[in-house]
Amino acid sequence: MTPHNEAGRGDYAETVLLPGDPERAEWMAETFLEAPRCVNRRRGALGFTGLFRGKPVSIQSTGIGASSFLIYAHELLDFHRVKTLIRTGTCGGLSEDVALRSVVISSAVHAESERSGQVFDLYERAGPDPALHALALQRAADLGIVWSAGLTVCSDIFYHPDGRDRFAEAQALGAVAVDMETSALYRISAHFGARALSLLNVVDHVTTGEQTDYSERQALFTDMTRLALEVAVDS
Ligand SMILES: O=P(O)(O)O[C@H]1O[C@H](CO)[C@@H](O)[C@H]1O
Ligand SMILES: O=c1cc[nH]c(=O)[nH]1
Repeated sequence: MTPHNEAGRGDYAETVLLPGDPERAEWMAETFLEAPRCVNRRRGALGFTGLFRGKPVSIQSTGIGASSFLIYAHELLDFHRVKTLIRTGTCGGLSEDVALRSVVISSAVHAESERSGQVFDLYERAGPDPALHALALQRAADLGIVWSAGLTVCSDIFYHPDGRDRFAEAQALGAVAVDMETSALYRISAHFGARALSLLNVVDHVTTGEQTDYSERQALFTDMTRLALEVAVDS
């Protein structure tokens, strides 16, 4: 048990998938895992452990933003000795080459603000575990899903007064999508010597203004969840 998580030692598998939304965690566990059991309900941050293709895998929701994400990731890495974290998040598309509803594999992450803080070097460029990343590219092609890989940008602010103009610098660097946790994931995993990968489903498009509706979101996550689980059990 940790301050934010009621699970005991041994309740989590060595690999944990990390959606932000607890409803997504529940849907992923019920849809894809054999014999899923809920291991955390504290603060509504649902966590589950079950089997995928006979191998143990866990799913833990992390909430919104780096500060919430870091609490769940830290307790998983430090107390539960988790070895691999795979984010199954959502993002806003920044490049017109990135289709609404497609999956983005974050090949590297650029932090939006270098002034916001320096803890864990969160605001430095970071990247995924190279082997997990390579396997994700291969499995994404094998599964025949709509996907792309590239630099993503990580922001602390969803509703920003500068609107989409604030992404101009990141877009000039080639950023294809924006989320709010991938910097934290890549940095804290490196800090603990764990492997990490961020997969992101495009649920809105900052450039084109296209949006998905929340009601279609769980079905939308089928490809990303399958990809995350294939990488989880084959890596
Ligand atoms: O859907 P999740 O995984 O929470 O990810 C994205 O959605 C939230 C904003 O709506 C932020 O957490 C952002 O990173
Ligand atoms: O962080 C996020 C997630 C989805 N859409 C966005 O525009 N930003």
